Amino acid sequence: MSAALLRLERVACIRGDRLLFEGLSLTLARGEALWLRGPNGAGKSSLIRLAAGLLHPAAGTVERRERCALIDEAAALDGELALRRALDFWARIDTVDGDAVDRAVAAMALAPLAEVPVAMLSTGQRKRAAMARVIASGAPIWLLDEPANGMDAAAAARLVAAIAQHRARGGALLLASHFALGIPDLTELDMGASA
Ligand SMILES: Nc1ncnc2c1ncn2[C@@H]1O[C@H](COP(=O)(O)OP(=O)(O)OP(=O)(O)O)[C@@H](O)[C@H]1O
Repeated sequence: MSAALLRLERVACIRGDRLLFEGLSLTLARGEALWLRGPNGAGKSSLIRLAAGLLHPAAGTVERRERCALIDEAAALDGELALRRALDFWARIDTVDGDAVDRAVAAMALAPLAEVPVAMLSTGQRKRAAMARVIASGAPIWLLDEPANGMDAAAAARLVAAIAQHRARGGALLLASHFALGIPDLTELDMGASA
């Protein structure tokens, strides 16, 4: 049996002065995709940020056994850089080579946009660029908060294909989304009522 890449044990999350959830436990194994679903305000993004280490749990533990790559509403790519240079910047931080960036650019069909400054990309193009950064990172744990928002059907299909390849290579995925996006074999975690 393979060890979990990510494990949350009896985690509680407080934002502002409100308890969003408590006693929440989950494990994410290699090849697994866990879909966080629930209404606006249920705490899906907060759980993703807890998993990433960007929020600290009010109780419980978060254990990451591997590197994570995150998409959330915050922009990771430098808006002033041409897309390719912005991706190369992150590749150096992630210590991956140019081939990894080439493959990620191809996976999200971004080659024609390589020289366009990130700030000039459209909403969907920016989401594709963010996804390319995740793909290029080589991180085994993907934490994706509404990754398909703003993507057209072709881009969403590329996202689903990239997720399938990631899982086939032993990667895992925590997905916060209002839609299953057509991803097969998802484990669901219903975050319940809105906060
Ligand atoms: N920085 C913050 N300070 C205080 N409260 C916050 C903060 N960020 C989020 N919240 C609150 O935490 C609750 C959960 O927010 P979160 O973004 O995790 O929900 P969500 O399930 O991802 O919602 P959505 O479906 O709208 O994206 C909301 O009530 C929100 O107002």
